[in-house]
Amino acid sequence: MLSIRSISRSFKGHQALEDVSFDVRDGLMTGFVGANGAGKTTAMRIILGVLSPDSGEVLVDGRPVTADDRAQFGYMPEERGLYPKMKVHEQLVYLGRLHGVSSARAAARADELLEQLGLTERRDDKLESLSLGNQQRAQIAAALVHEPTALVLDEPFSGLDPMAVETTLGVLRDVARTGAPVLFSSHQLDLVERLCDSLVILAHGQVRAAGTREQIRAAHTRPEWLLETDDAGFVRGIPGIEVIDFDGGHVRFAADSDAHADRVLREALERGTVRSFAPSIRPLTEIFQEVVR
Ligand SMILES: Nc1ncnc2c1ncn2[C@@H]1O[C@H](COP(=O)(O)OP(=O)(O)OP(=O)(O)O)[C@@H](O)[C@H]1O
Repeated sequence: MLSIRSISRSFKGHQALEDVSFDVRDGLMTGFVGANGAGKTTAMRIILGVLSPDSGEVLVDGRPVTADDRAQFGYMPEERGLYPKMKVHEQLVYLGRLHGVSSARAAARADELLEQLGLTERRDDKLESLSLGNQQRAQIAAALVHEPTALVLDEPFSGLDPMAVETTLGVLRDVARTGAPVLFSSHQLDLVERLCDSLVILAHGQVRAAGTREQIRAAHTRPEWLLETDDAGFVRGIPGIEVIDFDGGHVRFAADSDAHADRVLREALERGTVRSFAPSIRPLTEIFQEVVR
């Protein structure tokens, strides 16, 4: 597990991070979200040791991170940094070797990643001849070629078409399945909501919410249900229920407990047809806007 503990960092009097703490748990995909300038890249650079914090520390499994740990991390920086004139496969092998992997192992892993990411046909082309989306895929392969023990990716999905997003997602999930913690930043909240096990929401250099989707939802919403029936007006008279939205046969309500919500369902069934009855799940985008305010 990667733990970020009480990290602060300022640039010329501007506080980019203030007492930031969060965990990136093993085997989970953790999404890192926040508006432009919230401090995500700064935090990622500190995790990788590219930048030092003014105070605070990064821990690996509860002990301070070492240079050897960091050499085993996979990192996709905001400023993409591959060699434009070098061939894709050759470059991946070279990067793998820099991380201490044997040529044979790096070549095999590069082949595997290029296949998974749909780049096999471009393996012997120079990076600069690839489209931007394909260069991005090569960047992802570069972060993974040495079979990292932890993965930190700055906006890995930006610029990818929907198919490439799914492919990349599959590849990252495979890495998480090996037990590695995976942290990635993204501005695509719908994507984060769908694919993250856990997330950290940053605003103005501070953590505003962190945890699993369910924990964040639970902390920022009351349980609500949606009922569609012939006439939902009766719901107003049931104790322990607060009607939030009502429109003839459609009602959204908050209930003091599951038992109260069950009572609504039973009564609706006794009265007539129930077209649907389900918990109302608050979209993450709504919670995000509320917590970053
Ligand atoms: N090297 C630097 N020198 C001066 N200011 C910096 C530096 N790096 C970051 N900052 C400032 O720190 C703040 C946080 O920036 P950071 O890049 O970490 O945000 P971010 O959340 O990654 O934003 P984005 O989503 O736009 O990439 C910003 O106000 C930025 O201008």
